[in-house]
Amino acid sequence: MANPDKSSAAIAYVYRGTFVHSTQQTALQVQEDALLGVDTEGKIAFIGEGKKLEALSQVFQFSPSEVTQLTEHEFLMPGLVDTHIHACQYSYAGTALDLPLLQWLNTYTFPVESRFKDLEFARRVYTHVVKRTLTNGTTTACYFASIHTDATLLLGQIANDFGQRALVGKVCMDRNDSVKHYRESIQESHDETCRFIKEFLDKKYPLAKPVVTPRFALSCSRELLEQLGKIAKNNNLHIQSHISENKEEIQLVKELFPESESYTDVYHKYNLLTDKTVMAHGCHLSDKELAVFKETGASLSHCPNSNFSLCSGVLNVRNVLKHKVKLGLGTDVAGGYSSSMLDAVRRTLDASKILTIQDPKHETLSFEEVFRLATLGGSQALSLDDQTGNFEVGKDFDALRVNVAAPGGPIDLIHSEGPKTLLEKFLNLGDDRNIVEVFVAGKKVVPFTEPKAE
Ligand SMILES: O=c1[nH]c(=O)c2nc[nH]c2[nH]1
Ligand SMILES: [Zn+2]
Repeated sequence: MANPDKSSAAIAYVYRGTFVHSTQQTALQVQEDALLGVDTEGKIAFIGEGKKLEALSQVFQFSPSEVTQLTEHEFLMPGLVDTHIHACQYSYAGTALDLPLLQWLNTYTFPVESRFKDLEFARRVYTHVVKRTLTNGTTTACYFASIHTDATLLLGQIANDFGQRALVGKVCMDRNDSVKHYRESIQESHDETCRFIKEFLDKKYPLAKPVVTPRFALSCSRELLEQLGKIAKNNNLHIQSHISENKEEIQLVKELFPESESYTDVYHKYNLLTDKTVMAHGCHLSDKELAVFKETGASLSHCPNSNFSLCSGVLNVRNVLKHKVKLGLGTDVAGGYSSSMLDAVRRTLDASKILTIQDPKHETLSFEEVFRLATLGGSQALSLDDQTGNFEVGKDFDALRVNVAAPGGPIDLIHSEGPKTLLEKFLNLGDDRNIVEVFVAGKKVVPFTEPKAE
């Protein structure tokens, strides 16, 4: 576990106590009375047994008296990864959940998103969403913004200022017949995407990156999809979009792109399925389409709150995993009404149980598996697992310090519980009151220090 050669940077701090995380092989690995050292570059320098404190302190040159001891009801876990969230829909989260997808977009979503040309409005909403997700333990977020380049650049800046790891996308859409002032020309979408990428990359943010973001096939012409595929390829960028969310949408895609064999084929044809692509939903994908995801390395973001709220469908996550397609969880604010990844964990378990009710042979997901999807799975879905997702020496320290018995919190611990039960209770019953500290790349980002809270 300990490897002094991996890091040459000095140790910044060390925690001692219970750590829980996932690996490719094990959905839940628990280490009790363990030590975890973080170096001055924010990377995990060592993980070792508590009883080896003396030896580790000598190898890694830290003082045993400076180790922070977690209490009996505390543990460290990897930060939560939200693989799909619409930052610009946050203002109406918790409302407008009475229509199916396409009617919901036309009635509620497009009118609100069109307001983001106003940078002060954008600043207010984006500051709130970054703060709220960080407080809820989202250390990595993959954001959709709106079509507005400057407001989307501002979202990147706010995420950077608060220290959140973020993928940020300027939405591209050159088709919108219902809210005509909320669309771009092909030329505009292309040029503004190039400007967005250039200006974003010029900032050299350590943890925030731009994502190429065609809204979904119904919002984009063939020409635009083709251009976006080229832009992503030429700049080696992430790509995000939506796929196969509801049946009416799938039927319209079929009518609009009759030359394509499937919804998946539309994106594949324009080189939008790569190992840096994350597609939201996929509720109704066929096994053949899942095979294309596997072959291209593209991933899915499972957003069960949104799928229930908009009555879109129920994704069979077990089947996706059987196809060895990468999968993470997403809140999909505001189709999903909660910005908390703990809610995404719970709704993922509910969705899996619904499938078991419908077919008792369905193999229900365990809470340990869903914990992995919310952390390591999300980092894999975003192709960021070389940097984050679990506690491996050399990765960035993205972590939550959880106190299951936080004073004034939502959990009453009646018995003394083992670490696995403490995690299960936190996932099912906990909230931000239990998340005592949040770290991204070794920096404590919650409680907030700077910039000043609004
Ligand atoms: O859940 C969704 N939210 C959106 O904003 C959207 N746009 C296209 N498809 C979508 N699905
Ligand atoms: Zn979405």
